Amino acid sequence: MAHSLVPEDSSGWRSPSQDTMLLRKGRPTFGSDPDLEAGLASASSATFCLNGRRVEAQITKSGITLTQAPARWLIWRSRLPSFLPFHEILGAAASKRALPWQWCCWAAWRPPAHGIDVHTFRRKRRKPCLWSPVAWRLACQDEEVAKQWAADINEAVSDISCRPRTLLVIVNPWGGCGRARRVWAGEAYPVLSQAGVRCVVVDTRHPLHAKDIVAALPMHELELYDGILAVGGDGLFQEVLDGAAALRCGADAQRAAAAAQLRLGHIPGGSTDAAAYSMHGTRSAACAALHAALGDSTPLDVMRVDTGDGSHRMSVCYATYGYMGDLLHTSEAMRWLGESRYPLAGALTLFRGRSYGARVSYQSAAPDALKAMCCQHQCQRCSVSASASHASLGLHSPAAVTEAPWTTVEGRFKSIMAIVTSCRSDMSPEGLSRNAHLADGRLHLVLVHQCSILEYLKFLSLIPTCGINMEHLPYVKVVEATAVKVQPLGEESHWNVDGELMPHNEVAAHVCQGAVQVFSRGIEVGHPDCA
Ligand SMILES: Nc1ncnc2c1ncn2[C@@H]1O[C@H](COP(=O)(O)OP(=O)(O)OP(=O)(O)O)[C@@H](O)[C@H]1O
Repeated sequence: MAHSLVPEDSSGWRSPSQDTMLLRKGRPTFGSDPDLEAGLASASSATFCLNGRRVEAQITKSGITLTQAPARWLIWRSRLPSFLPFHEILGAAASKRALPWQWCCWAAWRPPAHGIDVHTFRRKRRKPCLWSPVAWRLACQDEEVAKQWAADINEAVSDISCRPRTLLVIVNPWGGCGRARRVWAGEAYPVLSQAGVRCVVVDTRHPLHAKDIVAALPMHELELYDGILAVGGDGLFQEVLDGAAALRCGADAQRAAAAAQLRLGHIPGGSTDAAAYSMHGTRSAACAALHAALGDSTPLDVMRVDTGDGSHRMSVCYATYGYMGDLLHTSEAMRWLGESRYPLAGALTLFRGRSYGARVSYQSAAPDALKAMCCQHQCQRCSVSASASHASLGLHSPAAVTEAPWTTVEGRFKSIMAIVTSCRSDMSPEGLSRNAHLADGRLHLVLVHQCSILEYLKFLSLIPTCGINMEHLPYVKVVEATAVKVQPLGEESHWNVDGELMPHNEVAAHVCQGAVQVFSRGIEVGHPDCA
């Protein structure tokens, strides 16, 4: 059932933009013909006022070049872009209102009464992966020029084939203690609207509703949607992932094939949001929406976690037993405290000082020369991700995909963790596992053997600075594996999978390399704009 977070028309569609973006024509304006391009380029140059500076703007095949007129007398110089690539532009809209201070670049008696708002984004200087939406207003005096430029820019942008046209958006109204709805309406929707993306918004009504919605999508809707956005926490994203995996593993081959084409996205609106944080390097909802609106795509590893009672879950972050399981179990009773329930439950669990007996078996991952490489945009290690058909095989079956030998360890453990991606959060911005990659088909198995409360406190306190790579602590062992099985011996804890409790404690988990495509481009660590 669609809900009115934003205005919609009678057909149930949101009306993302009543502007030129929805009047796109299919034919590209900027073809590969050099003569055509040269002609257009010369026809598409004009003088505008941008942030009080006079600029010569020109439309080229790949974007808009902006050349500032020299003005040595200016003491204050604003930092203006010299090039706006189309693949980073959401859309453009002709606008009538000119900012008063823009008048200063023209004679006062002829103020630029018209303009074009070019919607794009800006990277934070010291953190290139943190994007914030920005609108550059190119002001001019001629209304026709403004309208023509907006139409030309929108036509060029609409030719980018990876851009989504229609998205299914699933919002958990209770995610992050009600934050998810605000995040959607205030941060994510405006970005998608500027890009002309149609959004069909559905609120969840009960736990596992998101999984049911996705798993029940009929063929005509699967063909309509370019992707699904989960607006909420990690639990909601995991449910959407579960639903998509159920579709892909279903008996209907046509629906399975259509589901494999869907890209998933996480708009962070929960309490921790490790999935979005790990994919983009930031917890910004606007940034996640920008990746979706621009049509970014990257493969993501999925860990299938099967329990002894026959149920299973898909995870993109972690599955942990022992301390983190107890912590989640304790914190669930304190939901009314919001995000502050986690440190409180953490302290209570720590001082209980429990450890649990278990038999742990794992299949080691093959050694890799690129091991030390950090995962980032265009990551070499992730580029050899598995083909979609191979990944679907792993999603389908509880059995591990490789034939590698199993190693077994038995003992008492404070904590057992299987971490698939970096698992970034506000507590650990660089991630629990710094060497983890988005799509290398490996998990990091962390075994924290029985130790004193103080020793475990030391382990916890080192996580924000060095993650789980603590070879110097004799009671911590980290191995790269592809599959793991855990059988509890004696008193049992709880399994915490991406912040959700599992119903049974005998668990087998394996990684499906690059099993889903997500709206992300990996983490940008450097960019010429930020030099
Ligand atoms: N309408 C609803 N009413 C009650 N529970 C819901 C509803 N929709 C989803 N849920 C459940 O709420 C749980 C938590 O949701 P979600 O992950 O979105 O938020 P969160 O717990 O605040 O964030 P995080 O998982 O990042 O800590 C999920 O397990 C989901 O099944």
